[in-house]
Amino acid sequence: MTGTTSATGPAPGRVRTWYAAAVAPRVATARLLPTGGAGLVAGLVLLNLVLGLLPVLFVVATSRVVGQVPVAVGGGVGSAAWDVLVRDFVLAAAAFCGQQVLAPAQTALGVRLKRRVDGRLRDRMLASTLRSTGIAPMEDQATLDALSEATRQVDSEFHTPGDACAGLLALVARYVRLAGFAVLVGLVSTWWAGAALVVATMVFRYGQRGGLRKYSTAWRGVVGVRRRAEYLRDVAMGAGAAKELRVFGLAGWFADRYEDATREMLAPVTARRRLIYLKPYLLYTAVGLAIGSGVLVVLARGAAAGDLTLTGLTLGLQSVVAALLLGEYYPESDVPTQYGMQSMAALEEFEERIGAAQDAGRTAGTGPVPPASPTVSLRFEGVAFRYPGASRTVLDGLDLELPAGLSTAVVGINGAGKTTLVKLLTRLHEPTAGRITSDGTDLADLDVAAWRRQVSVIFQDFVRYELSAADNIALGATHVPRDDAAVRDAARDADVLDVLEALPLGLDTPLSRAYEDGADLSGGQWQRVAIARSLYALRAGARVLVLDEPTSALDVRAEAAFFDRFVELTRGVTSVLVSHRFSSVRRADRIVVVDAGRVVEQGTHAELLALDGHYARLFRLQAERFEAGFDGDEHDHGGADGPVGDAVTTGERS
Ligand SMILES: Nc1ncnc2c1ncn2[C@@H]1O[C@H](COP(=O)(O)OP(=O)(O)OP(=O)(O)O)[C@@H](O)[C@H]1O
Repeated sequence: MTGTTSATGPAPGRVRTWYAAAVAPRVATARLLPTGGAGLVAGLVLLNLVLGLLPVLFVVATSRVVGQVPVAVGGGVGSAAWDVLVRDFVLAAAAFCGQQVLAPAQTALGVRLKRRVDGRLRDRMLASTLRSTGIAPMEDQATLDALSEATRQVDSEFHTPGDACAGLLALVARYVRLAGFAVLVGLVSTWWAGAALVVATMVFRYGQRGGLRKYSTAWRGVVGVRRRAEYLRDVAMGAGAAKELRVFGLAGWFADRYEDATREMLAPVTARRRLIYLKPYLLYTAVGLAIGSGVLVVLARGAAAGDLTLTGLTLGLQSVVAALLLGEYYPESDVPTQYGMQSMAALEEFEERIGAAQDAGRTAGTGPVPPASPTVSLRFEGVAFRYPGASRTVLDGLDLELPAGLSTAVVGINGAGKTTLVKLLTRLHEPTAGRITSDGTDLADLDVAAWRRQVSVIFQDFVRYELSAADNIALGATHVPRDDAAVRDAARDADVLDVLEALPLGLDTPLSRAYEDGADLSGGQWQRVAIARSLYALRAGARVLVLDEPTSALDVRAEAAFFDRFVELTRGVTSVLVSHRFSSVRRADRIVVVDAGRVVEQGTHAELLALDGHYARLFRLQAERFEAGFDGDEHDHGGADGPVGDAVTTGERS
């Protein structure tokens, strides 16, 4: 027999599937309970125990009242039988009132447990996300699906894993109650009847709860399209795309796509709902009713034969009805446990995927990073790279030396792999073959956090943090205490200090209009803030500076001014400059041309012009555009000593 996990496969496979879907998530959720605090959990267990016993007590007391009525009425007010009746009545009333009083306490303590558990879980989610030293998992669809499923419930504060914990404990009350009624039936009738009552109730229950479990997994199957729908909604309603949406008249387009995605998401879920609920519901109801009716018949026959007193019969009938009602849906437990547990299972899947990605990547190095390294060079040795899941090799046996203390410019057409090279250098991805070394040591052997402190980088798509201007700069080096003087120096070096000081709260101004006294910057001003961030990191000790299109949003004068000071700002630093603009590239100590995943030319500006290859052609192309005045702002060009423009981005390839 082949072991399969298919739901339609052989029995052991089905058991495994059922265990994975029904039991494992409960175990995982129960393991969260200690994070709620032992005292609170013990209190809730006790409370639920009492809440389970009170209805049983109520049934006993009211049955005794009914059984006592003929004698008490016969004896009259004040007789001993009357006193017994009154005592049982008071007991029943106390049991009823006790339930009413304790039910809100169950909710209140459950909410407290939820808050504690979810609080810890949020920390765990953040830690799991940040545990990934590389970015491959964050670009993997299955991992993103798991993450979105894990965070959805916690973010919405609705049916969270914390709710699932409270819901699991609430089951104590329900099942204590069921056990109590079964015992009562066993006592007044036969133990078989008591056991059959439990079976009947659990059959109903399986129909209800099992159906919910299967239905909820239908949602898991549409996580991808749900994420797309949410994206479309966020774009339509968010500030980020507000300008384009209006200018291009895209509001209707996005609304239509959102509606389509929502329909695509709901269609399979609705279809599955019918399949899951209808037939099983009829079947389980029939079986449950048959068994329940059998138990009632046993009770009736017992009464007819004179084996049951009036109290016994009332007790039996009440217990059967109350127990069968326990086969219904439990609002305080069923939906919260199902969706909360699902969120928990998704988190575990996410953690597994992150763990597997960590193990697969060569990221386990723990070696120290010498403070001034590299002192000789950074080297790419036969580096090959292909993005996970992609068919195309981006870098293919790339050899490149970046001499320490010098600046190297990297040029190439769009998609040549320049940014990929930066991602490998900063170890956001690991090479699929070859290695990158710093003074001969493989970067993979170094502690990744320590290495990153050594590298200051501005990505092409740097982040505009909705934080104060000073924080935006100081984020370049959070491993050292914030140095306000260094923040100002970095801002001055990036030529943005005057702009920031003129903001409503100076450098403390939040860089977003979404906040009080907040302000937004122009694209070029933002880029200078990003440059300041990288310069701040240099002041904090980084020895490698990587600038990926650092001045693309600066006007020509500002770009020229920046590069005029570049040598002075980066003295002693190993710098890598990715740029399409030859005015900035030509000032680098060395220039490297990347094409088809390899270095095809390298040398100084003069050497490469003399070589008359790729670089010379691209340079001439820009020069022609410059002379022809195609780049409007070049007419203003006061300081740059070479052609400016985007010829490389035109895709010119010889
Ligand atoms: N996360 C990713 N997953 C899969 N492929 C990717 C990913 N990022 C980039 N690529 C692909 O890798 C190739 C190199 O991209 P890269 O961003 O390194 O080019 P580039 O030289 O920096 O281009 P540009 O000049 O346009 O910035 C491109 O074909 C791109 O489509």
